[in-house]
Amino acid sequence: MTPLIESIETLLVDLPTIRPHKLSMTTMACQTMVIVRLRDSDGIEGLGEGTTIGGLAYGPESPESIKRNIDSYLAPLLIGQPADSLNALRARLARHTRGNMIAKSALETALLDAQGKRLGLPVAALLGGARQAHLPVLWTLASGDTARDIDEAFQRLEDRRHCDFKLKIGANPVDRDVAHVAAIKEALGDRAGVRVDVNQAWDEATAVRGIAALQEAGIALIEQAIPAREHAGLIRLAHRFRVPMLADEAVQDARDGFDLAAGGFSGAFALKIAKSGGLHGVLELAHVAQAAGIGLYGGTLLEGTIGTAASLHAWATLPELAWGTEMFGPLLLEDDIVETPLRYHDFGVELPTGPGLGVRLDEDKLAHYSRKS
Ligand SMILES: O=C(O)C[C@H]1C=CC(=O)O1
Ligand SMILES: [Mn+2]
Repeated sequence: MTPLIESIETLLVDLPTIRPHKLSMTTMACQTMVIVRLRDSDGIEGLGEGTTIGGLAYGPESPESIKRNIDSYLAPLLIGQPADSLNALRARLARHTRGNMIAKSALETALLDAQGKRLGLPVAALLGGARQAHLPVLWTLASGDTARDIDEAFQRLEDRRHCDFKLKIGANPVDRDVAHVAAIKEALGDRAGVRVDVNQAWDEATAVRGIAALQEAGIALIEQAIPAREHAGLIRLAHRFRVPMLADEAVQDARDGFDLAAGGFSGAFALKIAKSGGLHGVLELAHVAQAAGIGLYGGTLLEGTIGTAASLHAWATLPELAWGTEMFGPLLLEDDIVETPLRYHDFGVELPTGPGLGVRLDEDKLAHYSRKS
């Protein structure tokens, strides 16, 4: 008998970060995850996670809106439906609700986790099978202090945890940001790759000035220098500079990817399950990028272990990612809510094994960090 979706519970979970994480639009001291527990009529539970950055600072969904919109609008569309018809369920959510891609990603993750557990298969196997079992992971230096960032980078190199670094800039005047980045690149030399993420903070004229200096300093990749909607400007920057552009906020899903590619963009796309409404949507974008010769990068919205594991299952199905991944979210958090954390070593992370996502909740930790009201 086909199992039916019986209940969907959402929890807001607050975990402190190991240090302040400074982005152009906010400084994080804590990460809030929306954890989904989806239960089916055959007793199987699927886990999902919907996470953003800095409340409403990063995008149009907040942790509270993700929870509320799942509880009030999305979950009722799923309850009572066959649990194993993911394509039909995705279509049903898309037909009756707009946007809310992070919430949809959390639900799709839970549906895939449950189906994997039911069939005894990892989520990657449900997506056609993993091609990689160990994926490269960079680290973001964003303490807000140049000397501290340099110390942190050397520590990560010594521990063989990360050998590529992404620097968050855009909160300070461009000359100060460029000096900060150049000092870090100079200290690290050829031992590490250094990239920057401007998180939309510059206008195009500032970007032209800033990127010229960053290119000169040996920076490998420039992420989202100008506002998300300025596709034409991003394409102009890609044509103008030797250093490649990485589209992040500009490319949410396959449609954005197609528009950028058709407009002549070259460089790379940051893939995020949260932007594309889940694993299937993000793989659609990856396939558009592959068809257009645009590089792939496995991105994060700083999810905890559940969202990170879900992303890894998607990235693992792709051929080698030209720019690796940034799936370090759990390492930025002081604690975890799963029994066995992901295994980070040799400049990367292992794809979890076992049915579904391959992660199990630690109920005591979950209860401890769950928001009470
Ligand atoms: O890329 C972003 O915009 C968001 C995120 C990813 C890594 C990080 O430090 O912040
Ligand atoms: Mn980014």
